[in-house]
Amino acid sequence: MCTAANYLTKCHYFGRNFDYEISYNERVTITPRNYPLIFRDTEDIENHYGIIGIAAGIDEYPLYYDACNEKGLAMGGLNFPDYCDYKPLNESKVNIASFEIIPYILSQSKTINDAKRLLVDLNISNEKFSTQLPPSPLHWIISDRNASIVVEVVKEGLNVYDNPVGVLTNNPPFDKQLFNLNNYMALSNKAPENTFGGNLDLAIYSRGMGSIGLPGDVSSQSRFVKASFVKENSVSGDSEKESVSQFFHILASVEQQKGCTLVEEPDKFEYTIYSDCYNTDKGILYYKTYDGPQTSVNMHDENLETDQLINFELID
Ligand SMILES: C[C@H](CCC(=O)NCCS(=O)(=O)O)[C@H]1CC[C@H]2[C@@H]3CC[C@@H]4C[C@H](O)CC[C@]4(C)[C@H]3C[C@H](O)[C@]12C
Repeated sequence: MCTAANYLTKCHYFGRNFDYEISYNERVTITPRNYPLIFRDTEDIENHYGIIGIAAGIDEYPLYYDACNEKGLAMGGLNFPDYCDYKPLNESKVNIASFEIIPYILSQSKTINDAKRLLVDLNISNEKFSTQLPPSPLHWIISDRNASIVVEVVKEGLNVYDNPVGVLTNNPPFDKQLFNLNNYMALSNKAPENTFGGNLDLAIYSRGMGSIGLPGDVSSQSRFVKASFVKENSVSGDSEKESVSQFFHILASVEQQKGCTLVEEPDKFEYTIYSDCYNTDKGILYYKTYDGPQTSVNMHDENLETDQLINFELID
């Protein structure tokens, strides 16, 4: 399971928890402006915006899990099993394989509106990266400082949803996640009033009772509610330090500790392998692995005019 979120102070922040049981040697990958992006079924893009993100350490292709471009647009892919339904090639559309979509969108869009315009013509195809890597069932969150959307390919076709909470987790589809928030509108950061009924003398015996009922489990629907509540109520100073710190606290509210989610007997557990936070205005990627310290990479410290991928191993 994974959780992605946005946060706005003076700058705009975007990031995710990457929760899984295996890693694909993920690393920080910068795609400089002149790295030729070769697409399987669509025209290549030779020159484009620079991109920084976390990508699988496989081959010389930016297989991004999440990333941000130099114009402040960010995007992340999260698991979407069972519902996800990529389509075969369609001659009347622009065909982009699921593993190509992050580079395709971020290489040429400055804003959510640019991304929406590209999505209108898109067919997200079921082409595989290689025999060892068949397509993963994903859905995507895309955000700039003003707006956020979710992109899902289901049986009926490609859906693009406006995302007013700026949070994404996994199943079920996004419209159902958003609807489920209705059930929690009585939650509050304030102490509750006694509206129980009757004449019972009920007492506020603890702080935090306004959020009783907020889910604490790590199922995908519960993480959506919890991360949304924490994000909507978040308060921090607007310095870089306070903003990044608060952002990691939002993600920490839905992190997965090793041992709590068994995916395969006897001891394969899903846990938060890394958490990251992009300052999308400045092109800085902050991250921390499960056991590691907080570290950062600034894309503007690198030469973005080159044509080779720039990789950094994650510090663990
Ligand atoms: C597993 C991850 C989602 C984490 C998550 O949401 N976990 C909840 C599980 S659950 O909801 O509880 O079931 C996703 C997120 C991004 C994905 C990579 C994207 C590039 C590339 C695309 C290729 O086509 C296939 C291989 C490839 C390396 C992908 C592998 C894997 O699929 C990655 C890591």
